Amino acid sequence: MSVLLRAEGVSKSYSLRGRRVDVLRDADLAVEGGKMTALVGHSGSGKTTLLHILGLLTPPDRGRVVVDGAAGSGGAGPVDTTGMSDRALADLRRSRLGFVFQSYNLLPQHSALRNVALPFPGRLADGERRARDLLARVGLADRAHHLPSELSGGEQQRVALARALINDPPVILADEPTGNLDTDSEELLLGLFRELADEGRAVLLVTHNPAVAEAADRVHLLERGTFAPAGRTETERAK
Ligand SMILES: Nc1ncnc2c1ncn2[C@@H]1O[C@H](COP(=O)(O)OP(=O)(O)OP(=O)(O)O)[C@@H](O)[C@H]1O
Repeated sequence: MSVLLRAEGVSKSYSLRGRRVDVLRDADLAVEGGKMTALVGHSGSGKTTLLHILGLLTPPDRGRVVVDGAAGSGGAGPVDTTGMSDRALADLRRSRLGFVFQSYNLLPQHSALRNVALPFPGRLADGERRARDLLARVGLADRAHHLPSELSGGEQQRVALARALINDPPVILADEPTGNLDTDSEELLLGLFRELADEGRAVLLVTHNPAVAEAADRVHLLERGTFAPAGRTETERAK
């Protein structure tokens, strides 16, 4: 399977009260189509920062992010995103990446259907038609007209997943997607992520949850902003 998204030699620092904090140091990560990949590591190891860099939301200080396929090209090969305009990055994000966050981030004043349809770039009616199918896919056909406040946490997260799929992106990026869910909702969501990977999409999950890491095909451990060199074992690393 092909690599759909890749971070190469990515470094990122923040300046906090005059002190420099190196959050990521020369981190490499390849996210493959057809796979569920988990990104794990201690709190503060840089997982969310790396996810935001891969999601083209934050630029790295050094290194680059390569996305498979230019916007509108249907995936015509690797595109180096370094130096792209905000507009080009937004196009790439919209067409190639779908985001799911721990806190769902649904708009409270809109129905489930409208929340799913809103990121669709075409006519609202077309977006809503597609949104209806996606809500059915995540098992929420009968909740289309509910407001987020009228849905359980698990249901809201499935609405958020349907929204992430509205533009049929080949890559799904999720930050602690099960963080607020009970075990049943977690299982349901993991089943959906698995289906998406089986369709050939790349699914990258940042998680603290051992059940999520267990369900993944690959687990990458971020330690103080970097990955151990390939080939070194856990035991060697522990020395
Ligand atoms: N905008 C920022 N300004 C300053 N420091 C930041 C900023 N964003 C993140 N950091 C710091 O970078 C480090 C890594 O943060 P990040 O959220 O990527 O870690 P994480 O591995 O996702 O942690 P957690 O598992 O707790 O969510 C933390 O020490 C954090 O305080």
